[in-house]
Amino acid sequence: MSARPASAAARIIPALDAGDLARAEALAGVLAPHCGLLKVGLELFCAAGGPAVAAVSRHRPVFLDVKLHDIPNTVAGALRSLLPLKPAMVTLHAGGGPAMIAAAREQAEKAGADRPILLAVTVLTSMDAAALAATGVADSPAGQVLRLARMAVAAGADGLVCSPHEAAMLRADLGPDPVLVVPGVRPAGSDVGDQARTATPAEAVAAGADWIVIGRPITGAADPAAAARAIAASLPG
Ligand SMILES: O=C(O)c1cc(=O)[nH]c(=O)n1[C@@H]1O[C@H](COP(=O)(O)O)[C@@H](O)[C@H]1O
Repeated sequence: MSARPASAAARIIPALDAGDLARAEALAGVLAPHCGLLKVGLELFCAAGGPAVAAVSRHRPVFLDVKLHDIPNTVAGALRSLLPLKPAMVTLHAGGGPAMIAAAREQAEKAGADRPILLAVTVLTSMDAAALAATGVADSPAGQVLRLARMAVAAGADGLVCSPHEAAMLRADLGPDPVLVVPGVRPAGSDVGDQARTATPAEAVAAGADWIVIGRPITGAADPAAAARAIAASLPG
């Protein structure tokens, strides 16, 4: 797939966070004309596995958000098992360290030109400074995101998952190459829920996000397609 989205709507990645495939497939069908990729995350993948990826792939390329985090050999093996599903993007936790990321990249390369974009998740967008401190990290979320991002890209990640608050910093520090995928995005007035570091879709894109990941504000709307269209209309072309 193209390394960058070609239109405002193509920047949108709806998160199909559903516990059953029928609901996810219905959403995929409705949202496909209004987005670039569709995200299969842990809830759907744990419920329905590979068939969920295959079903959603019939509508749009799949961002497979499984947030791999284990020893290098296990992560490489997991990726080997996932590659036949042909996801366009796969996530792994940057906190797994450089050897884990390098092992994932080496495994991904075996898929050739078709290989997925590997995205390293930095500090989850649900975490504020206090939550980060509770894990033993004394630095600010921005400082920790920068440290993890530099390490992950140097180790072989193609891009990063970060909050809208760190996108401009990462773009300035790392240059134009790393793909930035940004969740924690909330249209003005919508419920923040468990997200801590948020901004609007237009703010996230202005800060340098290539793609924005949006779940509940789209999937929980009375008319999910209309919600996605409104978000696209709020973005710069
Ligand atoms: O990797 C992700 O996509 C991710 C990373 C992160 O730091 N924060 C985050 O919210 N996500 C995912 O993005 C989606 C956000 O969903 P909403 O909060 O409903 O918009 C969920 O599917 C999360 O799993």
